[in-house]
Amino acid sequence: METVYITRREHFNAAHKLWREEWSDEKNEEVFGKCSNKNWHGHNFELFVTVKGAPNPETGFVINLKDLSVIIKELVIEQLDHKNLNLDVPFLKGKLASTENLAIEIWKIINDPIQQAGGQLCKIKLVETENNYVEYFGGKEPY
Ligand SMILES: Nc1nc2c(c(=O)[nH]1)N=C([C@H](O)[C@H](O)COP(=O)(O)OP(=O)(O)OP(=O)(O)O)CN2
Repeated sequence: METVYITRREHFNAAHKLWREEWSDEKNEEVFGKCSNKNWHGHNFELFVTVKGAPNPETGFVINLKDLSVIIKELVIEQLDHKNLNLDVPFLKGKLASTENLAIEIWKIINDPIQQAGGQLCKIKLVETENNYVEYFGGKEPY
């Protein structure tokens, strides 16, 4: 079987702050620095979703990128784009709005739908700034 890795990029922007309610202002500032700003800050996030599999002999596709895009847009981007991650997003309630946690939660949401569309989710790469990104492989070692 020829395994191929295919990636779809989507984009959203969102506001957040890194903040623990049970900590003092000083402790939040000490741990999270300027990302703890009470009045929020925003990022243009780039989300890369990688699916692996063997190309279908008839279509040549591991998964139709249009189908993958619809899954990501309808289930994830709709919930995140132009939102406040701390206040507006049910799947992040009670969680610190870090890039790591966001990547893990995105995996949980799209893993099953991607399987139903015939693919196997392999990696979530979430770029928060031009300097910072996380990669998540579903809790497994890469590849
Ligand atoms: N482990 C994590 N550390 C940090 C996260 C995170 O999600 N996980 N997030 C932040 C801030 O939200 C943000 O990413 C930092 O923004 P900023 O400092 O503006 O971005 P850069 O690092 O790209 O800019 P520099 O000028 O290089 O500082 C912080 N930490």
